[in-house]
Order: sequence, then C-alpha cells, then structure tokens
Amino acid sequence: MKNINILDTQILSDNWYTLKKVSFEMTGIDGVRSVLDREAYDRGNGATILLYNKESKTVVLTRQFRMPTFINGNKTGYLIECCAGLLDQDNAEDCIRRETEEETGFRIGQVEKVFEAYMSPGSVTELLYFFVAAYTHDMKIHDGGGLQEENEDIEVLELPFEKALEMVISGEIKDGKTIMLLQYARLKGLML
Ligand SMILES: Nc1nc2c(ncn2[C@@H]2O[C@H](COP(=O)(O)OP(=O)(O)O[C@H]3O[C@H](CO)[C@@H](O)[C@H](O)[C@@H]3O)[C@@H](O)[C@H]2O)c(=O)[nH]1
Ligand SMILES: [Mg+2]
Repeated sequence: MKNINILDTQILSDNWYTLKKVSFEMTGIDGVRSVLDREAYDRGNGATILLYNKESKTVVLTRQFRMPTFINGNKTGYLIECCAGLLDQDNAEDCIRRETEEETGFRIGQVEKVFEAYMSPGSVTELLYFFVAAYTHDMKIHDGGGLQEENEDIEVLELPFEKALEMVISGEIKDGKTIMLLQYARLKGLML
C-alpha cells in the first residue's frame, strides 16, 4: 500500500489562481492510517534574483504594493523585494531573465541558480527558484517598472548592499525571498 493515497481533489476557487481541497489517506509516524483534508493554493512556481555589483557594492531591488501584506499588518502595503515572477510556460532561467528586464530594465548576462525552496509549504504549492547575477549600468535598456497590461507598478531601487542588510534587521525589508538572497550574498562573499 502506498503511504500517501490521494482520494479526491476538489477545486474550491478557480479565479486568478487555484485553491484546491485534497482528501488523502496516509500513514502517520505512529503507524496509524487516517484520512485527512488539506487545502493548497496553487499559483504555479516562481523565480527570483538578486542583482549585485561588486565594484559599487550595490544591489537592485524593487518596491511594489502587495495587497495580502496590507491586510495583514503592513501599513502602506508596499514591500521591498528582489525581482521575481511566476514561471508561466518557460523554464526558471528564461523566466528570471524576462522578469528582470520587465521589472528592472536590466538585460543581464550570465545568471547563477543558487538554490530552490518551498516558501510556505503548509498552504502554498509554489516552489521558488533562486538566482544571482552581476549587473552593470551599461546593461540598463529601459526604466523597468513591470508590464502596463498587468497593472504592474514597480519602483526600481539601487541600494548599498550593507544598507539592504541593515534594512532586514530594522524591519524595512520583510520579504522572505529577499532576506534569503541577501544573506546568501553575505555568506558566499559575493561582494568581496
Ligand atoms: N488581476 C489580478 N492580478 C493578480 C492577482 N494576483 C496577482 N496578480 C498580478 O499578477 C502579476 C504577477 O506578476 P509576476 O511578477 O509574474 O509575479 P509576482 O507576483 O512578482 O510573484 C513573485 O513574487 C511572489 C511573492 O514573493 C512569489 O510568490 C512568486 O513566486 C514570484 O517570485 C502581478 O502583477 C500581480 O499583481 C489577482 O488575484 N488578480
Ligand atoms: Mg514580479
């Protein structure tokens, strides 16, 4: 008998993304077999990137309105984040190049995948692919800001790396993926 046996998947909401209720049978750590229901919000997978410049010791981040944070304690609703986007049909590397160009205006060269992570595994299916890439000002081809047709309204920020790390401690940066990439950059000495 398989440990996990999916019995039924119900779509509770299929509006912008999909909320599913999955009924399944599983054997717990104690050896007892039971039937459980769990909800899972499926918005596909995503990719994110830290753009960094060793010479100027700066990083490129974005600032945008995030409604879910506004209804959960974030007074302005704006969040400072690494550039990121959903995968659509393309692979993670193509996705992050496209998103970087749309959101920040930088047409980057080589990107390096550094790790992947489930960001909210109790409720969201998404697997996020993490990248870093060097940037220089001659890679800037437009202002960035995101796609008009998707109502993206993104401000591009270039900050000293040390300042960004301080902003994690002060609470001005509160986005998980961004904190992970800034700490990765520090751990690996990307700016040295
Ligand atoms: N109309 C409408 N638009 C929506 C809705 N939910 C999201 N959108 C819009 O859909 C677009 C998706 O933009 P992307 O750049 O592809 O994705 P993202 O929201 O930046 O996602 C990235 O960050 C997330 C949060 O950290 C990550 O979860 C995700 O993996 C990815 O990295 C955004 O403009 C967003 O406002 C909705 O319910 N209705
Ligand atoms: Mg985005």
